[in-house]
Amino acid sequence: MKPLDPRLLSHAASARSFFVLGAALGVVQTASVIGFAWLVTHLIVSAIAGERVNELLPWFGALLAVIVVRSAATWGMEAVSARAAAKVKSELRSKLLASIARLGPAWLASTSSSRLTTLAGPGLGALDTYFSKYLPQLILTAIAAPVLIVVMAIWDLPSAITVIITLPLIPVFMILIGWATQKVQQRQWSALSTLATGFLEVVEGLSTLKIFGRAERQPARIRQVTDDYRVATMKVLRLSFMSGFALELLASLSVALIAVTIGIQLINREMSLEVGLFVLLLAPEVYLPLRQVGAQFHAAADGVAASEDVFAVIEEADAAPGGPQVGARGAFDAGRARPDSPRGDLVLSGVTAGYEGRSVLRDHSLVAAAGHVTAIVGPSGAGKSTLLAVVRGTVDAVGSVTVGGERLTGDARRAAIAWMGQSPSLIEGSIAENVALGQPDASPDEVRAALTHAGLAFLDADRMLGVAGTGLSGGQSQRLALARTLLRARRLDCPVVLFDEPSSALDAETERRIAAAFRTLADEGRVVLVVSHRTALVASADCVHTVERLEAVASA
Ligand SMILES: Nc1ncnc2c1ncn2[C@@H]1O[C@H](COP(=O)(O)OP(=O)(O)OP(=O)(O)O)[C@@H](O)[C@H]1O
Repeated sequence: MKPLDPRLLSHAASARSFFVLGAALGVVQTASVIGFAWLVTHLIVSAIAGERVNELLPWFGALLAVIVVRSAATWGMEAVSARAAAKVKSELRSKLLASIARLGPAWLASTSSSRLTTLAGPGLGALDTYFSKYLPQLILTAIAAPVLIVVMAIWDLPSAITVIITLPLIPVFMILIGWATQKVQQRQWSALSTLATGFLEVVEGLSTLKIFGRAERQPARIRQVTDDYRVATMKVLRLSFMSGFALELLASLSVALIAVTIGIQLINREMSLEVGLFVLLLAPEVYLPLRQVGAQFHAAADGVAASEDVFAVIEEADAAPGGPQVGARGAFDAGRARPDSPRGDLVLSGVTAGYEGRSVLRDHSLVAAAGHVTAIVGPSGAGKSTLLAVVRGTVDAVGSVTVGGERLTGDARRAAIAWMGQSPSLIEGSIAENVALGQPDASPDEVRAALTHAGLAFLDADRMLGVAGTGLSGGQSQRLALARTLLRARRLDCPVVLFDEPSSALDAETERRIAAAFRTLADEGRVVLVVSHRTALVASADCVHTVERLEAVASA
């Protein structure tokens, strides 16, 4: 771990203001340390010289004031760093979500969602220690150490030289320990990710595991992964205590060395008591912040490891076609339709697309007229969903995709399309929240209208659903996803609406109703593409486009 990752400054604007404020408070703290040492020295020397308590009262007052200033500066630093930690975490989380949105569903499908959840949750949460404990001490080290060394050099050069020689040993030791612990720390972070993924998989698949009689094995598996995490954490803690001890020892020995030198000079009367005491009081203060940096180094490394993963995602999104996003809002606002979204026929020409070097569609063309419902049919695995993915831009493809003659790219593509996938992707929350996902300012009337068009007028919009939308039947979940797509298409006035198997779990009557909803969407001048195996739905479409398996095309 580097002492300070410059990417933190470039990706989190709040971190910059924290450094400015932290530096100002560091200067105040350093000044109060010098003032405190000087006043204590003066009071002790004066008391030994026989001055009366009355005469010393103003000095006691000054000492009290310095203590108050130092405490206030320390409190200020804690408050500023806690606030900065909260702001940076929220900034990085927003950027992470915006980057994930930019990278799109294809990228998301290839990444572990529990790993991302751990990253955005406890991973970034660990930045608290980095900001509230580690960075303030690092700032203080950068400011206090040089100033205190100069002050010591003015009064007693040999002590300053001793500090200059011994102080760099602490960072050297820290770097050596850091190298030794890097692997252990990474193992701990990956053990946490494995634990999260394993736990999520077991919880999600519990009913399946139960049916197949494999549920009994799961506690042992979870115990094993948890144990791995415990062992990794204990290793980090052991190293953390060991390195803390080593650094404390080093600092204490260095201060002892200065104390012995001063003691000898005092005995030989080569130094006054005033100078000796002043320098001796300053010496531990030079080492203190650096010792704290060392002590907090391991605790802070968790957050830094997580933030490195976050930066990797952000940088991957920035390098993706379309360039970097300005910020989180930019990415989400991109989802809003622009008034100048192109309208007209959807035309795919010469499209070749596939996965991992294997083509699923080759030189494929399609014209879907605006104002018409186009059904996409073909055998399972032929590439119908892939065709929709090409339109959405979530799969690598060559060839062109145009709407009204305009090429669909980047934000314009996102703004132009409303889409319903094969899985309803519901969330924990009310039915209204599920329908208005992505459109938080949708009115209750709009939500109700969407539910009615999707054949769910009987549902109470305020009814709460469980995790992943549990509490509805398969067909109801599908219709809820349909209502969400209808709401988006209407609110954002999307010229292209895509449905992937929208009626696989619906009865004939409901299917007829949603066919009517597609017709209304088409009558409003939109391109409506529906992938379906259902005869009734295909029969209600204006045109039918067939996607054949590539092998079948080749043999024909
Ligand atoms: N993410 C992916 N990675 C690798 N291969 C994939 C991926 N998604 C789909 N495929 C493959 O691409 C081919 C086309 O899949 P696609 O989902 O487009 O078919 P489909 O016609 O929609 O099938 P179905 O009617 O069963 O939904 C299949 O052979 C599938 O295995």
